Amino acid sequence: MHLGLGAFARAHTAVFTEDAMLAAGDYEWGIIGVTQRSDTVARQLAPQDGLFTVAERGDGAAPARVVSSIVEAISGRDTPELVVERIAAAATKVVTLTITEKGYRFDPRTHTLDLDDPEIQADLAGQPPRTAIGQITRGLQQRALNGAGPVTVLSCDNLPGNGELTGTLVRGFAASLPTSESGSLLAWLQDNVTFPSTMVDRMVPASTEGDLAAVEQELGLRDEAAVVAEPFKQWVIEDNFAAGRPRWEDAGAFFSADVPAWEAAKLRLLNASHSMLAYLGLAAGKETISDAVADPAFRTACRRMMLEEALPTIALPAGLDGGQYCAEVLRRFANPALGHTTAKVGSDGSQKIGLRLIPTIRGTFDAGREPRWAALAIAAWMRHVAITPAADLNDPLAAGLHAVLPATRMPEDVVPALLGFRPAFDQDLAQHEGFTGLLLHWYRILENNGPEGLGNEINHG
Ligand SMILES: NC(=O)c1ccc[n+]([C@@H]2O[C@H](COP(=O)([O-])OP(=O)(O)OC[C@H]3O[C@@H](n4cnc5c(N)ncnc54)[C@H](O)[C@@H]3O)[C@@H](O)[C@H]2O)c1
Ligand SMILES: O=P(O)(O)OC[C@@H](O)[C@@H](O)[C@H](O)[C@H](O)CO
Repeated sequence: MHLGLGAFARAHTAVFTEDAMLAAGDYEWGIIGVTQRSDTVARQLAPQDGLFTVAERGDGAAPARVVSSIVEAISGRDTPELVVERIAAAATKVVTLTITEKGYRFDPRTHTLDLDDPEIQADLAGQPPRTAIGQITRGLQQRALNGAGPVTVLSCDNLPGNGELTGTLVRGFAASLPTSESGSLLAWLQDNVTFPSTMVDRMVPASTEGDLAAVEQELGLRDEAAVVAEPFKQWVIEDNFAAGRPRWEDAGAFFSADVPAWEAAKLRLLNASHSMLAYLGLAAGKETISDAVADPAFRTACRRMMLEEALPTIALPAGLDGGQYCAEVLRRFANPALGHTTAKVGSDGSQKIGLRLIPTIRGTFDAGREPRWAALAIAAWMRHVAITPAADLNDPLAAGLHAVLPATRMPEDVVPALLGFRPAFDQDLAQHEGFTGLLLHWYRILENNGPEGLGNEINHG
């Protein structure tokens, strides 16, 4: 099963699964895909028997291919009971998920389930579950009752320790059920469910009408569920499966005991610079990541953030050459055929900056240096929040962010106000004078000097 049947799952998980089946000649597997918030993808796939196109874009792109590993697509919003039933079925061996960072509904300070979330509370109270964690836990509860045996839950979202986190949240949900249910469920989870961690990588933008029209030209068929992706793809997985899995290694996945290090490197190099380019690009009116990275000053800022601040504060996994990785990341961002928008990458900033940039800021301060470039990324995010009307800010915490913003929007008011926004910043960082100073410096330049002045400052920085 896959929860969160967005663009990424189709261009990554479904492709690896089909390739694994083709390589091993083992056609026992198939994916039941579940959409979460809207039923669009389920509706698009249903009349196509689950078939959809993956069209690679950029140097080395393979011809468009039709992928057949999705055997059923259902709407988790409209048929949550069916999701529970499918998770509980003995035939289900692995539940993968890409539900975005906000879909986990965890408290970023404690990395535990947000029990104040009204949807979590409603799921706990027994409504047909609407949250992914509710659906998974209710599905596992039913599975235990059915005697359907062990299963693996495999988070594929851009989160550090995504497996451990998912396990904590599922157990947190189970522990919050009435005692008559929770004790036996927690014991069953302990014996029957594993939560390996993974690092996934492939840039997959949201498909546009132009993408669908181009695929129609290539294929001679209209495919409403087509996705475009860069040629590169990578999957590093912790080999801790409870009940069998496709031979993803035959499709190029890499099994490693060092997934946390791979995930940290990817989040703090690739994803951090992706976010940085998104907010700098948005400030300069650049529509896509490739437009943003084509700006020499923005590219310099990204490269210096990675090389001078992130790399020295990360323990790289064995076999990863940090310098080469950073160069490759910038090359991949420059792919002009991908059309990955700054708006999409910059969405949900409150959920991402803490994971992608704050560890580098802390590590650099701890090493006695100034995190100048990572602070630029945060200042650009702050300004994006401050100048975007709350209704247009694509962030689950948009209302809360705007509630703390001062009326004036002056840098010296906005920076401390957003630093005081607890879900994003801890108190020690919020009160760090050096950090506040760096943020104010960059915010004022962004506000007063325009893109050209910003470029000059970066080039002389
Ligand atoms: N697109 C990429 O380049 C890429 C690359 C690596 C990893 N990922 C991971 O995959 C995730 C999804 O990316 P995508 O491109 O498929 O996005 P998408 O917008 O196409 O799909 C997001 C999916 O998550 C679900 N979702 C959104 N909000 C949710 C919520 N509050 N609760 C439960 N489900 C929710 C949606 O219904 C949808 O199924 C990313 O957030 C990231 O963690 C994406
Ligand atoms: O998908 P998100 O929203 O977590 O982040 C946006 C991008 O940074 C991300 O999707 C990258 O494209 C991806 O992580 C590359 O593998």
